[in-house]
Amino acid sequence: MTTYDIARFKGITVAFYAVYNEQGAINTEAIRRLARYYAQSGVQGLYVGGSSGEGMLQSVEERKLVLEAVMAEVGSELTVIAHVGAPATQDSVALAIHAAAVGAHAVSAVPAIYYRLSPQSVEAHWQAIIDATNLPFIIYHIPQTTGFHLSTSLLTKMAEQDKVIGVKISAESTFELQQFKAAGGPDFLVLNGPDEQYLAGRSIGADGGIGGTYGVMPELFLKIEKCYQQGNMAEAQKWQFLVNECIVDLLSFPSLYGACKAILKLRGYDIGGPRLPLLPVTDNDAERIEALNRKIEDLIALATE
Ligand SMILES: CC(=O)N[C@@H]([C@@H](O)[C@H](O)[C@H](O)CO)[C@@H](O)CC(=O)C(=O)O
Repeated sequence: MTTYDIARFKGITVAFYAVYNEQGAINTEAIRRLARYYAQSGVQGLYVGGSSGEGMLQSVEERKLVLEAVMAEVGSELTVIAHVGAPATQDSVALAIHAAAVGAHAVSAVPAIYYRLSPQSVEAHWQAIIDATNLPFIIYHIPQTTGFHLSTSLLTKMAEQDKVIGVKISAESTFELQQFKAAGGPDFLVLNGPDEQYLAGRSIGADGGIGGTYGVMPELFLKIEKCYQQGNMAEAQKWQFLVNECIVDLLSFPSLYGACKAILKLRGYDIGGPRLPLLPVTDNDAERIEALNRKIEDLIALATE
């Protein structure tokens, strides 16, 4: 049984987008505005510096700035998980120590990227991060980007430590999600990654989710969660299907994050485009972005009436 308060990590956690000014530098004022919007939307927490947060495209100093701005705005209201994954273990350790110093509630990390790593190597990378602070640790399993496939046996071994409180699983197999839940036990958090399968993930054992499309429609994921908790599966499924129509549209643009950022800009949150090599939307995409924004806003109005 873990000694950490895992309840605060359940529910809907928005994967926070990278926020830049016109020059492409970190925009702390706009970070705070966006974090405030999410706090007002009623979500449980923020996952900072992950895939949606473009953490891998930012320097260690920039990543610290982002987390500081988020903590200053909503650190006392929301659960903030700092993603500290980096190609070099020493950078991840420095980010973890910083996350603890500014009061983040947990750290999380992908395996170190670029080199083909053995399970022993990934374990040593994660262990260095875990040992660097007293914060709980959430494994980030996203094999489609890291190339590392986490086995149930390594997960089980990691989960024996009190500090390792859960896994965020962005792999698409809900069977794997269920196997991780079975391996970790009832006190081990399993957080759904593929937003298209939020309801499927919840139904098969996930305790909540962390997602990159939540940031343009947190209200819709809250709606699915509410229907699920009420036991109204037909209604939950209806909303998941509607959300999935929007996700399919979002994925049809030059980059998912470029599309999400363009949508937020239409709503008054100018957070810049994504950093290269991620592509922004172009002028040719403007009409389709506007139409998609209207569709999502109409759904949000319906879900929250
Ligand atoms: C592969 C991938 O990027 N998965 C995303 C999903 O939120 C994904 O964007 C969504 O399901 C649309 O396909 C998340 O699991 C990642 C995430 O939340 C993050 O770290 O930003």
